[in-house]
This record gives sequence, C-alpha cells and structure tokens, in this order.
Amino acid sequence: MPVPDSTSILTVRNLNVTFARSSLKAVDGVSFTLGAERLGIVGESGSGKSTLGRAIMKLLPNSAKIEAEALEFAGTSLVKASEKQMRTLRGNEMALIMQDPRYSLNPVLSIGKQVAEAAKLHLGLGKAAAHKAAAGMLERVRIADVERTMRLYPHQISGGMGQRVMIAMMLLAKPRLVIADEPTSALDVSVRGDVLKLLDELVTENNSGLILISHDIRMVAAFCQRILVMYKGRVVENLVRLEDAQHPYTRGLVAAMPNPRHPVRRLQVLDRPSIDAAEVRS
Ligand SMILES: Nc1ncnc2c1ncn2[C@@H]1O[C@H](COP(=O)(O)OP(=O)(O)OP(=O)(O)O)[C@@H](O)[C@H]1O
Repeated sequence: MPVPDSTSILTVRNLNVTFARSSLKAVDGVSFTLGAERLGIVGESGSGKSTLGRAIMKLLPNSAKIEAEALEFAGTSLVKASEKQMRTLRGNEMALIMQDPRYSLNPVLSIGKQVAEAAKLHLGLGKAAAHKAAAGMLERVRIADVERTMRLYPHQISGGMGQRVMIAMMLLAKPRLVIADEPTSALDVSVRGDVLKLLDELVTENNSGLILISHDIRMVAAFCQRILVMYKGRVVENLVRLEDAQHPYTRGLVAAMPNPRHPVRRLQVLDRPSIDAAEVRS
C-alpha cells in the first residue's frame, strides 16, 4: 500500500458543530490532518459523519454553528472564507460526492451539456472541443454508448451511471480534496467496486486527498489508508489497520458488519453500556 503523502491539504483542529435548538454537539472537538491520501470516516447513523463532511465544505444549513481553532484547506482558512470564496473553492478545488448523484447534477441540463460545461470551464475549450473532451471522459469512466448517454437527463440514468458522470466531471476539474459521503451505498452491489476504483483513479491521478464517509467499516478499511471512527460527534479512534482497534465501539462496529469470509447466523448488536463506560474513562 502506498505511503500517504504527509503534505497537508486539510487541517481540522478542534472543530465543533451545534444545531440551533439542540444542546448536543453534532461534531465535538474533532481534529485531524489530511494529505494526499484516502481517509475513511466511519460510525453509526447519527454519529456526525455527514455533518463533519458538510462543515468542511461549509454546506450546512444556517441553523448550524461551526467553530474551530483551525479549518484550513491548502493554506486558506475556511472559517473566515466568504460564501463567494467557498463557491469558487467548491467548483474547482473541493468536491463533494453524495449518496444520490442525481441531486448533485443539474436536472435541466443533459449529461453531455454538463460534462462539456466542466470541460469548457476547466480546460478553456470551445463548444466542439468541449463536447469531444466530455465524450472522452465519459468513455474513460467506462460509460457504455456515450453519445446516447450524453443526450439523457439526470433522472433518466442509474445511480451508478450518475456517480461515473460526477467522477468524469471531477477528472476535468482536478479538485485537491474530494469528500465522498456514502458514494456507493445507494448503488447496486455489482457496480460498487467499479465506482470505488474510479474514485481511486481520480484522487491518485490528481494527488488529491479523499475523505470517504461510510457506515461500512469493512469497505472503508479495504479502501482507505487511515480510518477515523466517530461516536456521538467525537473521534474515538484513529486507525491504520482494523485489527488494531481497541475501542469497544469500533470492535462493535466490526462485529456488527457482515463478513463475507466468515458468515454467521446472527450479527452482534452494539453493547452501548460498555461503549459509554469506555468514553467516560477516556
Ligand atoms: N439539519 C440538521 N438540523 C438539526 N440537527 C441535525 C441536522 N443535521 C444533522 N443533525 C444532527 O446531527 C447529528 C449528526 O448527524 P449526521 O447526519 O451528521 O450523522 P451521520 O453519522 O452522518 O448519520 P447517517 O449515517 O445516518 O447519515 C444527529 O444527531 C442529527 O440529528
């Protein structure tokens, strides 16, 4: 496995997110740095994974209050950045891939037009050259029958195809940071591996950092070089290998996920009293 590039793309120090009318912190004192590497963020539903990803992109609703000692992307303080600056960063240097790509794509533009727009914007191409570049990128992400697909609209394509289209646009934009929030969980099992492989090609080719958010700890462990485990808004463990997990919550997550190599009749459920006791001790 390649050694992660330690040059920092993202620095997060003591990040806290609270929502109005909630006394609990959705993200509670999270700190980590990210270089050109694949970092997984795992945790059960409600542990704060998506809120963390969206806080980094500054894509939370106004009811969310973000506070941090540092939230820096390639030398820019995101805490201080204006919405205008954030929009420029999001379109070029930072990208978010969500569970259902059809919400990220423009519903009134055909697939061909959207990818060609990205080619115009990022490669400075004219109309005909942008169309050609778009077709080439869609082929590269292994979309069959490219010319036909280019005429379709987002609601007419499958989730797997939508994620490929998103990745094709990012191959043109070359973002330094990609946050993928459950990018494969809505997809057919047969295409999940292909989409992860394309994501890997995207970040490896551009020397970018990838944050992969998922509740599937085994998938994350197979794909990422490092894993942060979140519980109730906090990072409770920072792991390189799943086998090194010490925290009862992480062990519980592993035991609760089906392992195709060792099928069992009943999966374990989380032992919350011992997890909370470990939290109190830490
Ligand atoms: N817009 C919001 N308004 C109020 N509370 C919110 C909002 N979004 C998230 N939360 C709260 O923040 C906490 C963390 O939620 P978050 O969605 O980040 O968890 P998650 O780990 O991503 O879960 P899932 O895997 O289900 O997406 C939860 O308690 C949730 O109820």
